[in-house]
Amino acid sequence: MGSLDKFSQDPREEVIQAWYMDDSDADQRLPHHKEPKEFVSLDKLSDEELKKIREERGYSYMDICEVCPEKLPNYEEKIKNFFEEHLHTDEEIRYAVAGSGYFDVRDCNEAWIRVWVKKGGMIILPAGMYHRFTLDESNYIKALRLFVGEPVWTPYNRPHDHLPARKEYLKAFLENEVGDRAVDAAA
Ligand SMILES: CSCCC(=O)/C(O)=C/O
Ligand SMILES: [Fe+2]
Repeated sequence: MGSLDKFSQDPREEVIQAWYMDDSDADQRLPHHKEPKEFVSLDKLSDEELKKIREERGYSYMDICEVCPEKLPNYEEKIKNFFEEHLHTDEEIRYAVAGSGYFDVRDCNEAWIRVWVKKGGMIILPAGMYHRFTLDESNYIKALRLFVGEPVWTPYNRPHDHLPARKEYLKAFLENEVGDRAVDAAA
């Protein structure tokens, strides 16, 4: 995933796209674009890069999660839980093998950004970052779940700001922001 810079062009046929969301309460599986659409830029990932990421980051555990009524036990309850804003104390790493879905994250002003992960797309949500997930209108995703060591999938619904993972995430985020500003100022 690349940096989250705003841009206005429609990046067609990408395996991963992201955009700012509208405020409507309509069906969560709809795209929820603003009018006009406001996209966020992301980089494409090759198979080689995926392999490199797995090796470099030590993702030793891998399984498949299929989200559809036939394959996912307690489907309705899980769908509801995935869409509650939450964080994990470890990274959430998903690679779409088939189908597609939306991972919603917030920008630094708390505005929702919808990240559309499609076949061949990968997303890594850092430990401590609030997010939520929903299927899109295709109603199906088959995702590789990667993890370092024994997986822990526990979601902590917002607010869970006292968790060390949340504090560390905010610290790393702020340090990054300060670093970016220093680079911009020096340019
Ligand atoms: C596409 S994998 C199911 C979603 C999930 O595991 C999760 O934690 C969403 O935040
Ligand atoms: Fe999650």
